[in-house]
Amino acid sequence: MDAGTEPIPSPPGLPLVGNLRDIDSTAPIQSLVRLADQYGDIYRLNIVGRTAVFVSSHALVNELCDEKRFKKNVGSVLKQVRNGVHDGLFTSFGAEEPNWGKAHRILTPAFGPLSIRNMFDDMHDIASQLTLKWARQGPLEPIHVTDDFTRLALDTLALCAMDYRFNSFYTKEMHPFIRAMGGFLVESGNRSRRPPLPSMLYKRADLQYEADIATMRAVSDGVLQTRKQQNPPSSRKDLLAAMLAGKDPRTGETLDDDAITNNLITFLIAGHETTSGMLSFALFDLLRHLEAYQNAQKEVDNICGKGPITVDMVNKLKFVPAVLRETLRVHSTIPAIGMTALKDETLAGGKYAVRAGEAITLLLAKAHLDPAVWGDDAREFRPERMLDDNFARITKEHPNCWKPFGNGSRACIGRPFAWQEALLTMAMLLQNFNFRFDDASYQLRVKETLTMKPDGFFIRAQLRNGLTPTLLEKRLSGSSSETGSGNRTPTLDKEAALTSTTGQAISIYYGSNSGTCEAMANRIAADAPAHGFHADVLAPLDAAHPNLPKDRPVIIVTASYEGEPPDNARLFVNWLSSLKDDASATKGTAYAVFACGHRDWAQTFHKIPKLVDELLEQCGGERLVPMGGTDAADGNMFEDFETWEDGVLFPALKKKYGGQDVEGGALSSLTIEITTPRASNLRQDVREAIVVAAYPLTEGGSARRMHLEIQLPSDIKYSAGDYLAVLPFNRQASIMRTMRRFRLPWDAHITVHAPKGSDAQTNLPINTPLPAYGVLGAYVELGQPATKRVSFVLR
Ligand code: HEM
Ligand SMILES: Cc1cc2nc3c(=O)[nH]c(=O)nc-3n(C[C@H](O)[C@H](O)[C@H](O)COP(=O)(O)O)c2cc1C
Repeated sequence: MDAGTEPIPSPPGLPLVGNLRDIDSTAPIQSLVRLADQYGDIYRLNIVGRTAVFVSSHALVNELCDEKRFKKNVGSVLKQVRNGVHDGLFTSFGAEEPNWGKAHRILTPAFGPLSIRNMFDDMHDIASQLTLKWARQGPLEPIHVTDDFTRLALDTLALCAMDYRFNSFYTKEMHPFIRAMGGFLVESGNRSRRPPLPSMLYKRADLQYEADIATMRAVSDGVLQTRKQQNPPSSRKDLLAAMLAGKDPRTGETLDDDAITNNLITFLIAGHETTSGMLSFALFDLLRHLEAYQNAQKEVDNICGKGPITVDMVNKLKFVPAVLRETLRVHSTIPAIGMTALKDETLAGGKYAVRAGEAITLLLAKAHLDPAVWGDDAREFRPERMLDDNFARITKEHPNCWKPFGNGSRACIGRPFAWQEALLTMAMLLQNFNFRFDDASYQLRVKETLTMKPDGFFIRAQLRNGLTPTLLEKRLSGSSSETGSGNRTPTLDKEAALTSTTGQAISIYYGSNSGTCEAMANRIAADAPAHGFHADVLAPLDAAHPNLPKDRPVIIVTASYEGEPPDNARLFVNWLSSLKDDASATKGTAYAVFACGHRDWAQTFHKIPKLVDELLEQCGGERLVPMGGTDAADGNMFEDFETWEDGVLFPALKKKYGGQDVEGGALSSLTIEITTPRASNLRQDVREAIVVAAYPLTEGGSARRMHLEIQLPSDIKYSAGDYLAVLPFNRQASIMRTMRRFRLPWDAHITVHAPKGSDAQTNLPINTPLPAYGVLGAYVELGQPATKRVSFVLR
C-alpha cells in the first residue's frame, strides 16, 4: 500500500482460490453488483492469486475514463476471444498494435452519418422480415423476443457489413457460421474460468473450439475472396467495401485480408448480442411501463403514420431514442468495461492506490444507477429524463455518467449503426403491433453471457388497426421509392463545382472523417456561382496550413472526433493553436465557420469548430458571420446547413463583397434524364402508341369485348396486317405473388445475362440490373396460364 492511502475494502477470501467462491460463474455481474452493495463503491478481489479492483460510483467511473491516466484492459474473456479474431478492433490491445489504429482510421468514415444513412434500405429489409414473421405467426403464438432480435441483429450486420444473407428468419436450422460463433463465444468464456488442470481434460472442447474458429474464418474469408474476384467489381458501399478500398490516412497502408476477416467477425460478435439485448430490454421496459409505451407508440403514429418508414422519419423521433437511452442506463447490455492504469496511480483524491496493469472493472450496471447523478428514483425506468435537452444537461453536468458504449478512443465504433437499426425496428414494431406479455406474471430474469439479456421473456403480438399480414406486407414493400434514392444526400461533383471563374473567389476548407462536412463544403462550392461567387479552393483543412488566404473569404466546415480534429484537419488545428498568442497571425483573413457535431459527445460538442472560430479571431482574423452549426442527433444536418448557407453565409458575403444573384448559376452534378427503356428494348422499327379511348362493348355475363382507340405517332401509318403488340402491365398482387414464389426481397434487382457472343432476341433488358419489381411488372406476362414446359422448369 502506498504511503498515505487507505486499503481498498476486500471481502475475506479462502486460501489459494481467494474470492473465487464469491462469484457465481453463471451470473458473475450480478455477484459483483451484490458485492458492491455490501462493500461499497470500490473493492478489491483476489481470484486465484490475481487481484482486480471493482468500482461502481459515478465519481470513480468518471476518474477512470481519463485516457491520459488509464486505458482499456483486454480482460481474461477478451483474451480468449482473441484466439478467433486476433487484433480485431474490439479485442486489440489498442494503439500498441498497429492494426488497431489502421482499422480505426479506415473504418471510422464507414460508420459516419452518411454511410449509416445509406445502410437504411438494408436495415429496413431485415426489420421487415422480423415484422412479417411476427405478423404471420399470429397473436396466439408466444414469441421468444431475444432469439428473434438476435436473428435480426445478425442478419442486419451480415447484410450491411458484407452483403451476405444468413436468412435466419427463413430457416429453422441456424446458419453454420452462427452456430460456430455461439459455440466459440461460450467456450471463450469457459476457458477464461478454467481451473489450471492438464489440457488433456479439455481435449474434446478444444477440438470443437478450433473447429468453430475455422468455420467462422472460412465463411468470412469466402465472402471476402468472392468480393475481391467479382467482375465487374461490386458497386456496393458496405463495410467490406470500405475495408477493401480504404487507405489509412496516416500511413497510406491498406488492411490485409487477415485484418479484414478479423474485423468482419468482430462486427458480428460485437454487434449482435448487444443490439439484441438493448431491443429486448426496451420492449420489456415498455411493457412494464404502459404510459411510456403509449407515448412511444403515439410518437411513431404521429411521425410515421401508416405508410412505409423512411430514414428521415426515424431521425425525427425524440421519445423512442429516450426510451433506448434509458434502457441502456437501467440495463446496460455490456454491464462492465475493463480499464487499467498506465502507471501506479491513486484514486479518489489520493485515497486508494492501484498498480499499473492491475485490472480495474467499471461496473456500469451499478454506476448507471448512482443517485448522485440520477436522483432518488435512479432505479426507475423514466425515459423522460433522457429526452434530448435533459440528456444533454445531465451528461454535461456529470461527465461520463452514461457509458453503455464504452470510453474514449476505445468506445463503440458501431454505435450509430446500432442506433439507426434499433430506432427503425422499434418504430416498425410499434407502428404495426400491440404487444403483451405471454405470461403476465413474468418477472425479469437476466441471463449473462458476454452480454446481459432478459431470460425466458416471451410476448404475443397482435396486428393493429385491422391490419392483416398481407396488407402489412404491402405496406412494408411499398417503401422502395421513399427509402431509395430520396434518402440519399446528393454529393456534388468537385470538378464541376470548381469550373466557374466568375465573381469574387472564395476558398472552402473542410475537416471531415466520414464525409458529411466534405459534402457540405462541396455544396457551398456548387452553390457559389448562383450568388455571384466562385470557389478557387475546395480542400481539406490541412491544405490551409501554414498559410490561410488573406485576399478572399475563407469558409470552413468541420467536425470533431472525441474532441480532436478530424484526420485531415490535424495539422491545421495544431498550427493554428500554436499561433494563439500572436494577435496578428491571421490578420486580413475574413472567415466563416460551420460546425458539425453530435450532442452525445456533450463535453466536446462542436469543440474543434468552436476552437477554430475562436482562434482565428484571436489571431486577428475577421469573423464574417457567427459560427453556424448542426447536431447529427437531430437528423436535419443538411437542412440546418442550407438554412445557414442561404440565410446567413451568402447574404453576408454579398453584403461585404457585392456579389449578385445569378439566374441559373447554381451548379449541380445531378441531372435527370427520363427514358423508357422498355420501348428501347423493342426492335428498332417498333414504336409506342397511346390508347386514347377504351370502353366495354359487352355487358356482364357475355365474354368481355372492348372498344380501343389508338393514336399512332404522327409519322407512322397503319396498314391492315401490320402488327400491334400489347405490352404487359401486371397487377401489383401478381407481382408480389411472383416475388414471394421466388423468395425475392422487395428491393431485389435482376440482371438478365445473354449467353456470351449470342445475339439474344428478347424484349428483356440484357446485362443491366433492374428492380425485380419493374421487370415483373412491365417486361413479362404474368397474367397468362403457365405452359407445361414452364411448369416443369418451375417445379
Ligand atoms: C446497443 C448496441 C451496442 C452496445 C451497447 C455496444 C457497446 C460497446 C462497448 C461498451 C464497447 C467498449 C468495450 C470495451 O471497452 O471493452 C464497444 C466497442 C466496440 N463495438 Fe459496440 N456496442 C453495440 C453495438 C455495436 C455494433 C452494431 C457494432 C458493429 C457494427 C459494434 C462494434 C464495436 C467494436 C468494433 C468495438 C471496439 C472498438 C475499438 O476498441 O476500437 N458495436 N461496444
Ligand atoms: C467516434 C466519434 C467521435 C465523435 N466525437 C465528437 C465530439 O467529440 N464532438 C462532437 O461534437 N461530435 C462528435 N462526433 C460526431 C461527428 O463529429 C459528427 O457525426 C460529424 O457530422 C461527422 O462529420 P464528418 O462526416 O464530416 O466526419 C463523433 C462521432 C464519432 C463517430
